Amino acid sequence: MMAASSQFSGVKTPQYHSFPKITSLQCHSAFSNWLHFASFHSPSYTKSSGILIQRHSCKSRVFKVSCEEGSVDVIERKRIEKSRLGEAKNELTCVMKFGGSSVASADRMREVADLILSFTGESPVIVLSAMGKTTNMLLLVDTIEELFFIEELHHRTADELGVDRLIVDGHLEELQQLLKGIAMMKELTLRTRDYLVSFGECMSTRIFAAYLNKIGVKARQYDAFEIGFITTDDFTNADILEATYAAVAKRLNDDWNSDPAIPVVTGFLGKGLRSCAITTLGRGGSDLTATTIGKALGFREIQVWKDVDGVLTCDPNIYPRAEPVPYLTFDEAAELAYCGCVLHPQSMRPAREGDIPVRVKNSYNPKAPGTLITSSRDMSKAGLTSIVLKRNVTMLDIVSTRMLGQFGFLAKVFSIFEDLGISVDVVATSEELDHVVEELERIAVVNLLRHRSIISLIGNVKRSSFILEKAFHVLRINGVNVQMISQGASKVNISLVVNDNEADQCVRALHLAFFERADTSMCSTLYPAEELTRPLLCLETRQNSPERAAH
Ligand SMILES: Nc1ncnc2c1ncn2[C@@H]1O[C@H](COP(=O)(O)OP(=O)(O)O)[C@@H](O)[C@H]1O
Ligand SMILES: N[C@@H](CC(=O)OP(=O)(O)O)C(=O)O
Repeated sequence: MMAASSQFSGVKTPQYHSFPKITSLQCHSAFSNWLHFASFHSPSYTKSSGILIQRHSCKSRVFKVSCEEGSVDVIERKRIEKSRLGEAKNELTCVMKFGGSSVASADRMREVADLILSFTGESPVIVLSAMGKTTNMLLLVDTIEELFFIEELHHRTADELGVDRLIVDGHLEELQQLLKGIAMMKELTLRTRDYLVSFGECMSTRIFAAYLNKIGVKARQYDAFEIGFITTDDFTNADILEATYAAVAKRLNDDWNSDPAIPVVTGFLGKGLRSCAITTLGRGGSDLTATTIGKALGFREIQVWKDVDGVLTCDPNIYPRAEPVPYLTFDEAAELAYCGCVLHPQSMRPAREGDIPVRVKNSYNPKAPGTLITSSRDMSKAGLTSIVLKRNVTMLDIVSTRMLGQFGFLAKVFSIFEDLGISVDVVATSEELDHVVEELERIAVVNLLRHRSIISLIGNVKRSSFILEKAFHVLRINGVNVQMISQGASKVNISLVVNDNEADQCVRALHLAFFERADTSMCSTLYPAEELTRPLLCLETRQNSPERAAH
């Protein structure tokens, strides 16, 4: 039996999972010729594909934020004068990325500006995502009327910050035209989809840079696709190309040296090498924008500001008692990210290559220490670091119909995936899965096992026996049957497949056992056998817990 590596791609919360992935694979090929694949399903975009816009113009959009201090608001300016950001510096020093939740409103933008200014010794490059849920809204807009919410959010924010609405009006008009086009054509290509969602970052950065200028902090807005973010032409999930680093460094450094102003860069966006069209880096891609800039400019730190106190021991939406993980290695963080947790899957790559520490912080609670991600850390006492859940997985159970040990069976299976353009860590939609099944059935009996979840245990796999022993103990006393297990080649990830409807309960029980109780037998000894399968078993055994009180 061999267990191949689990490759995870994907993004955080379920509504963000626009691109289903085949995510894990376990092979029992040598003797019995059967294979399991687990594939990840997600709601797909509501619009069908097709061709609408032949080629996006490579020309800049019209609006650029002026850096003149002439119109600075006097009252606010006084406040800023206390902390003249980067004044004494002659070079840019770090990158600070703020996610959508950090810049969701005018108040949030003000707080973020204050936060940035509190780093008096820094001259940061700022990377921003679209405001709040703008990207999701843009993907759901079907009619021009529905554009109202996006228009209203950006106008209100500009008004409340005291910057001219005109700063986004050009984009809102362009957006309207685009939606008219999409409605007329009744189709939306991936390329057009990227163009469509790009408006979110283009507008948030313009408003924020204008606000910084208004309060007397010289800032300059940049569209990433205009300053050297060169990508593949894989619309909706483009990869950053090597040429990006030198180009971005040159542009930002040159501008800073000739006329210092805090750069405010659109996250998430790039420009396709061949198409010259706007591309996006996959959902949550602003993290990758930030680490790319960090590596390009050789910074000593990359800060990623979110709405949680760092990377947590599990998803706080599943279990609110999740705690921040103070230190992580790039390997651990990458594995968490591949599993769809907190960070963009590719975002650790530039940081690791440049050996630049990444700090994940909470913009709502800046005093919290957050999580520091570095190339190595003291693993002598490390056991389990974090638990990640990926729901809505389909397992493919493949049993060869030919002779046992048939030479080339595995090769044939993989060639089917290759022919269909699907790899175990790349996009697969359910229709694609149907094709896979059809093809595989020529050589094997195939069972699709739907409604499964992958629970990934990220940690020190040098202690994998301990982790597994404890995990299986907890799952057994919760009456949960593990249907597949796989240990990642990266050696920091053990993945277990369970039924979807048991998954949340498993995560909570595992969290309790690994992070809150020293002894898992507490979970088994406190309860008589017939109660062991009750939901939230372990939670209910906690003495004095709020959950217990509530029951
Ligand atoms: N293990 C985890 N640690 C921290 N956050 C997690 C974890 N798992 C899921 N999340 C979710 O990820 C969210 C942060 O990611 P995201 O929304 O992409 O941030 P941002 O948009 O600010 O960049 C949190 O609000 C939290 O709900
Ligand atoms: N706005 C994009 C890019 C991004 O990184 O967003 P956030 O930082 O809010 O996850 C998205 O929603 O995917």
